[in-house]
Amino acid sequence: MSRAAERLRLLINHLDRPPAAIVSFPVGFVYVYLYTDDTDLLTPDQRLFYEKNGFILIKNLVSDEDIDRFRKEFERVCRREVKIPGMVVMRDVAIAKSEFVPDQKAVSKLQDFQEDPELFRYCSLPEILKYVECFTGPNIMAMHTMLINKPPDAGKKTSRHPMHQDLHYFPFRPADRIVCSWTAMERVDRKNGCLVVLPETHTSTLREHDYPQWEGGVNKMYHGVRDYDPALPRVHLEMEKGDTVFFHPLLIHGSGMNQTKGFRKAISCHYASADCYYIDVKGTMQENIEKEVKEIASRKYNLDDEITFKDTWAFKGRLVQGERTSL
Ligand SMILES: CC(C)CC(=O)SCCNC(=O)CCNC(=O)[C@H](O)C(C)(C)COP(=O)(O)OP(=O)(O)OC[C@H]1O[C@@H](n2cnc3c(N)ncnc32)[C@H](O)[C@@H]1OP(=O)(O)O
Ligand SMILES: Nc1ncnc2c1ncn2[C@@H]1O[C@H](COP(=O)(O)OP(=O)(O)OP(=O)(O)O)[C@@H](O)[C@H]1O
Ligand SMILES: O=C(O)CCC(=O)C(=O)O
Ligand SMILES: [Fe+2]
Ligand SMILES: [Mg+2]
Repeated sequence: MSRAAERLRLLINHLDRPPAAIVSFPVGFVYVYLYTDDTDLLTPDQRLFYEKNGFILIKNLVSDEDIDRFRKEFERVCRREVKIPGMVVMRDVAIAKSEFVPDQKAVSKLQDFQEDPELFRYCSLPEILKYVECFTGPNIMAMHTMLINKPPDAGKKTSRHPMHQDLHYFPFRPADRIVCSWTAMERVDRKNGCLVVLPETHTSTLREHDYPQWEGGVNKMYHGVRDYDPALPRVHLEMEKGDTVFFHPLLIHGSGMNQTKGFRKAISCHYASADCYYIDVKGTMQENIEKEVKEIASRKYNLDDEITFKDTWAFKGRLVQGERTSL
């Protein structure tokens, strides 16, 4: 067997789905696309960029008009003019644990806005879904929704989001059929705490996560990869309003502190192929997050131990394209 053929055999043996496409070049070099489908949308360069790096940034994807509408709806939620079932309104730990009088400015994140038709419009935008399909295939579930309002740092660096892999939170697989879309709602840069990514880490495995040992405190469930090595090459994703990054759930990423006076806003959704399946995380490194999620969910819905990690995902997931085949 030639070396290229042997490499191909090894790659295919490690796949949990058939390769999306196989391209062979006349020189005998064989490249197997592991992370993207052939949908005629991504250019060959874009496809190879995602395959190699685990993310791709698309400039100016979401219109100003849509973003202004999301912002207005966010403000309505903060003013408590609407109450959305299931939605979590989160405050930064430095504010939640101080005497600071809570007002709309205290909101650091909305989570689970799937029942808010105006915010959930983001997850169904055709310009987003056509990219998502390149990673998930045609049956698409919106699994996790967030509007992040990173507050000006209160002086304890609690506005940082530690480096992590989103797959840590997910009891479904395969990882390669999951993707996050994250859209800047205004200019984001190093000053207000843009996303920071470690390119190529999507080719590695899921790492152990827990709370980083930060003096000023860490927000609830903001786990970070254990033994984070700050020497690894990182890329700061500076983005303009409407720019959108799509990234793989194993890509290690986080965000720095917000050193400005403004609240840095972004809206995001984690999508998965509806053909994905749930896994039992018992006995795995994900048991610690399962425990925290179950504790919060049973308090929130006044249930005891009946609620499972899988349930928490199955009932907030929403089909946005195709058929709900499995998840
Ligand atoms: C891929 C994706 C999944 C990645 C991520 O999203 S990572 C981040 C995930 N984080 C979460 O999902 C956390 C969601 N947040 C929540 O569930 C809530 O905001 C809670 C943290 C439970 C707070 O609930 P809430 O109803 O606001 O309750 P209270 O204001 O009465 O506070 C209850 C106790 O919680 C504390 N708390 C509130 N906010 C935070 C915070 N940001 N970090 C740490 N602790 C916090 C608060 O101080 C209070 O504690 P005690 O006074 O009881 O000791
Ligand atoms: N011990 C740690 N564990 C996990 N993540 C960490 C740790 N220390 C820093 N990070 C994360 O690394 C990323 C970079 O952090 P840092 O505070 O240096 O911001 P920055 O974006 O590099 O800012 P600057 O432009 O000032 O260098 C952030 O996502 C931060 O949360
Ligand atoms: O917007 C950010 O700061 C990063 C959010 C993030 O990575 C997450 O919530 O998983
Ligand atoms: Fe994340
Ligand atoms: Mg730094």
